[in-house]
Amino acid sequence: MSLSVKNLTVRLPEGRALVENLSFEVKRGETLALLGASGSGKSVTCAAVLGLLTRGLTSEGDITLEGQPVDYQQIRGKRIACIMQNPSSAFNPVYTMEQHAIETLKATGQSVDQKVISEALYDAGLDDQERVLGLYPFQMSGGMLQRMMLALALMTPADYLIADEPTTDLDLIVQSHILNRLESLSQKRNLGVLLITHDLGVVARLADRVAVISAGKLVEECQAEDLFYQPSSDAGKTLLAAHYAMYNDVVTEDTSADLPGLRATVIKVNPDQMYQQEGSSV
Ligand SMILES: Nc1ncnc2c1ncn2[C@@H]1O[C@H](COP(=O)(O)OP(=O)(O)OP(=O)(O)O)[C@@H](O)[C@H]1O
Repeated sequence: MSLSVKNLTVRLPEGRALVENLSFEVKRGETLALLGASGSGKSVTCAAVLGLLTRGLTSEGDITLEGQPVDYQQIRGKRIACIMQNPSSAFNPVYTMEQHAIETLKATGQSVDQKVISEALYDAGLDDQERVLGLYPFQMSGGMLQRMMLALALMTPADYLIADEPTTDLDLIVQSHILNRLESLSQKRNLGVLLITHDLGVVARLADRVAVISAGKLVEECQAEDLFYQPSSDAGKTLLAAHYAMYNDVVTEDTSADLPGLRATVIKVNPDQMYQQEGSSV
């Protein structure tokens, strides 16, 4: 029961590879973080997995869902849902949220069922449903739109979710809410989640395993916790050092229960020691 990507290569028309020979697997019920610095190829990988590469880019490799080669028309939305960064550009500006919900249900071959809509809104943390369903995108905050995108994903029968930087551009409190929702939903629905991120706070909060990519290549794959104790790749070390540099008042023991959200990175090591031991530089 997994979404498997084997030897994925994505090329520009002139032949240069943006992503090269990338392999990873996402199992039902687990969250794999695809982690990498800006420009490392995360979004290109995500687009290739969904069959949504922009014109001119070509891909090679095997993408299978539960052992079967993927048929993008059949899987997109129906087996694999996605929530993308920058929710404000993901909605049709002249549709209300109710119209988006109806369209999502129809596009995934379902009948329009208010119970399904209501449950998805509830699960995504959107209260006051009657009001929300009557709103247009421009009437909603970034956090509400991100929750609505999550709700639309939950209206589909998909058992895998691709979340491309789902909390970028949101303030810390809203980020924390969205991450909490994602965590409880992946457990409740036994979703396999491919989480695209450059943020180690998000990794610490949600991921079971991590695949680190650098310049389009897989450079490290490990349990999420191991990345914080013993990153083996230069890219992993650099991201970790950058994270510590940003959050240098980071806690030295697991206080995630007290500090829900991004700053609750589960770190039981002293960052200063880590710098010296790993020789990371940022
Ligand atoms: N359609 C395209 N044509 C040419 N180059 C592209 C195209 N799409 C992406 N690239 C290049 O591929 C590389 C990887 O881009 P990608 O958007 O996947 O990075 P990313 O890791 O998602 O970065 P970020 O975290 O900033 O979103 C970048 O160098 C980007 O400029």
